[in-house]
Amino acid sequence: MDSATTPWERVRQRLREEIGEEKFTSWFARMDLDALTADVIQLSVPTRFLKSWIQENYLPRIADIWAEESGARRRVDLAVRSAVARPVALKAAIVREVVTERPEVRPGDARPQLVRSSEARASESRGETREMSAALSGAAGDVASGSPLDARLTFETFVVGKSNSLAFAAAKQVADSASGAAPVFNPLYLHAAVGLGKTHLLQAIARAGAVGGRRTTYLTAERFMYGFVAALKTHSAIAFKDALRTIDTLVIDDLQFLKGNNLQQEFCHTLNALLDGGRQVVVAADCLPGELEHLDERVRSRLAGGLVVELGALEEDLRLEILKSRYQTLTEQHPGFAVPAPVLEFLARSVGQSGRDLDGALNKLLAFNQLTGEPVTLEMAENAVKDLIRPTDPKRVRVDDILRVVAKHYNVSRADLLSQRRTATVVKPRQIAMYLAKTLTLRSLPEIGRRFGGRDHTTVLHAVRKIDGLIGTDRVLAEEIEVLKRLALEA
Ligand SMILES: Nc1ncnc2c1ncn2[C@@H]1O[C@H](COP(=O)(O)OP(=O)(O)OP(=O)(O)O)[C@@H](O)[C@H]1O
Repeated sequence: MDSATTPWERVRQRLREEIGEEKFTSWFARMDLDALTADVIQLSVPTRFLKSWIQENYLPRIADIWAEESGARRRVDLAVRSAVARPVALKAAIVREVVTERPEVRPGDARPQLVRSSEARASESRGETREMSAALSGAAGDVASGSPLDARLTFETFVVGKSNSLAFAAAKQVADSASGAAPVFNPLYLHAAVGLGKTHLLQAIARAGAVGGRRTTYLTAERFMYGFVAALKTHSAIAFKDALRTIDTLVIDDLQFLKGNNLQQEFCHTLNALLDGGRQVVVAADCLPGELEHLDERVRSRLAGGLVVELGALEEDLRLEILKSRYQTLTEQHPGFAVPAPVLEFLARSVGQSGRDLDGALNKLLAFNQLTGEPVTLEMAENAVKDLIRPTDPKRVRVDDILRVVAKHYNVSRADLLSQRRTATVVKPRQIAMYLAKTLTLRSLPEIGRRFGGRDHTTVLHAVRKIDGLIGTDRVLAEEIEVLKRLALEA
């Protein structure tokens, strides 16, 4: 083993070798070491599902490998990230200054209040500034004033290319419109796959709006739900609603996460009140409005009635420009950090599709460079970003695999799933299998219906909506479905 690497890196490397690259990326790529004491290794992952899976399958193995690599046996504790305040020290070397802003939306006071937080600085290197800051500033009372903004996400730092120029122009137009002027594109609805710049543009709009004198609130859908639930608990729901309905621009991110009937209705009322009152609404999600199947039909059609723009996959030229711009920023903070042009070109060619992967790749080079003192070369980069290299053949899930995994899990036969039997022991697994077929494959509803014993597409739609709704309210089922997803992906 390389003596320059830390025990943690060696543990990760050994896990990767033991279970293979693909599984490692699925299960462990987002596991972080948060703290280390004489007795305890404190690890964290972003979801409860990952936590329970790793806990069940790998915790003892991690403890063993750690003991072998470091010479000392420690207990391994695994936590879900958003619930822990993370120590700053471990990644201090690759952290750069971040300012999160929480715009106050008091009428007449458009200037945002700057809130500096060391935790935000630490989490930035993992691209988690938003979630982390939200968790840290979590007092329910100020939720209506918005989720914190990340100071890096502005129009100036957004790199424009073919795939995002329309979205950029629309966002800019919304942000530049004068305070009090009638909105031109309303609502503006941006959609894209993960990491292609939706949040970046939304936050740029929110920031520009606040600076330009508009009362602007940026909320993730999760924050909206949290705020509403918290307001209900403290009997301040009316104040919460009023606060939202008197602003000029409401910016809602990750709308696909809005779940639950009451919350949906509340969102629907807020949306209608704002649009009818001539206020600007900007929304981002990972799919078209019509595909937000858990949302009420009226909300979907209102969302579809404004301007709907997709941010396409980042093309190679654009990836290179984003890398150059990020690199430029990094060199301002770390003057000794030098990345030759061929390395940037290599990253643009081979690293994953999303802007987050590009950030991650540069952060990795910086970390390697700073921790080992090794200059950045093509060879070093190939080694450092191995786990971010784009797979050439993305995993396809087949309906057959889904049927097999679900049948085994619920102890029913494949024939039962395809049959017309309507007993509860078969109906729910069948609906879950249909839901998985819709979410994991590209098959249309009619196609799925045909694969499930010649059923009508409305039956499939009903099943998908039902399970989707249950996932929002039934945590156990939600986790069970995550397990099934993983199993189907690994089949
Ligand atoms: N065109 C771009 N110019 C500069 N940075 C970009 C661009 N596109 C994406 N990024 C960067 O990539 C990272 C991920 O982008 P962002 O968070 O906006 O993605 P997203 O579409 O909201 O993804 P998700 O659906 O996962 O929330 C951010 O650091 C963002 O600044």
